[in-house]
Amino acid sequence: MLDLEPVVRLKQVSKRIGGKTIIDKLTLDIPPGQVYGFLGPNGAGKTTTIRMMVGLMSISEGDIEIQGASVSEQFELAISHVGAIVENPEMYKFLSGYHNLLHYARMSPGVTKQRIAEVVELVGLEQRIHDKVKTYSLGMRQRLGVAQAILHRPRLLVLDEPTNGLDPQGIRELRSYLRQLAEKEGTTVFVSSHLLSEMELMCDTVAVIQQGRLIDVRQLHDQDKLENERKQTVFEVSDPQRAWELIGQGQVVDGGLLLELDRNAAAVINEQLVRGGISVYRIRVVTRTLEDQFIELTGGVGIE
Ligand SMILES: Nc1ncnc2c1ncn2[C@@H]1O[C@H](COP(=O)(O)OP(=O)(O)OP(=O)(O)O)[C@@H](O)[C@H]1O
Repeated sequence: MLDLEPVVRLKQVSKRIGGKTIIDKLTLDIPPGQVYGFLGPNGAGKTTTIRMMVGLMSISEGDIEIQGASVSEQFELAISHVGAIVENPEMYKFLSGYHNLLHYARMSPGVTKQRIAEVVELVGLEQRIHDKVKTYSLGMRQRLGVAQAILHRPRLLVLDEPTNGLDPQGIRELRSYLRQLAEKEGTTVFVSSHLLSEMELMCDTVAVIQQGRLIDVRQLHDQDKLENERKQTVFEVSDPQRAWELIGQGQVVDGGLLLELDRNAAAVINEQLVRGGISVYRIRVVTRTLEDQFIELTGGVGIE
């Protein structure tokens, strides 16, 4: 049976520092095997939440469970399921990537050389793993950090702003190996970012946070849902005014009739227009990107 219990549960989590509420009753379930995005403008509270998740900061109120283990009460057990890069991972720059991994492997019981080879392949560092870390690009260092964090096969990998400083090629590579990790090892990847465009490319689900509060959770790749969703659709027609009279709803716009419809309804309207003697030149969905929706939700704060 598929294990669909959430890997992480944030239960009414609050954080107060010096009388100021930084995180306010945050409740969130993160399902297994997904690349899950945590999106919010600068200062929204992403890092604070992540620091609480990995035990770098205490929780003022509420609790976080990882694989059912409470971070506040069963820390050792909870953290055993986690691999994380929150601050820059410590690397020995004068050693090779491989020797760095070997060093960490010695500290994690049960990690074999075969496992090292596996993680190196997963992050795509085979060609350079025997070179010294000081010769690595930022993207390669980050891959090495991820390789190190997943040596012990954690159920959850947490990455705070992993795209920071990466060029578009680096971001594409990051996306590809994080997806592989989710698919091949069933690892849940929790990534934070303030850039929606990057989250859209990388994640299955995005939770949006602003001023310490959860304001939205959204599935990004739910194809069925997307197809059945009602969308603003413009029918570019020979006579918009007559089209509006015929259909009896919608709004006349420049060169067409604007309606909010799902896919099936669009086919029906198209037929009605054609039967009514109106030429349909084009049917166009007015896409509201997630970026637009995010700006709407957050009032545009923190978009770059
Ligand atoms: N130790 C602290 N003392 C006081 N305020 C803090 C502390 N740590 C964080 N904050 C405040 O909490 C808020 C959330 O910060 P946090 O770093 O979690 O945001 P973030 O979403 O990760 O933003 P960024 O993308 O800029 O890193 C900010 O207003 C920050 O100034």
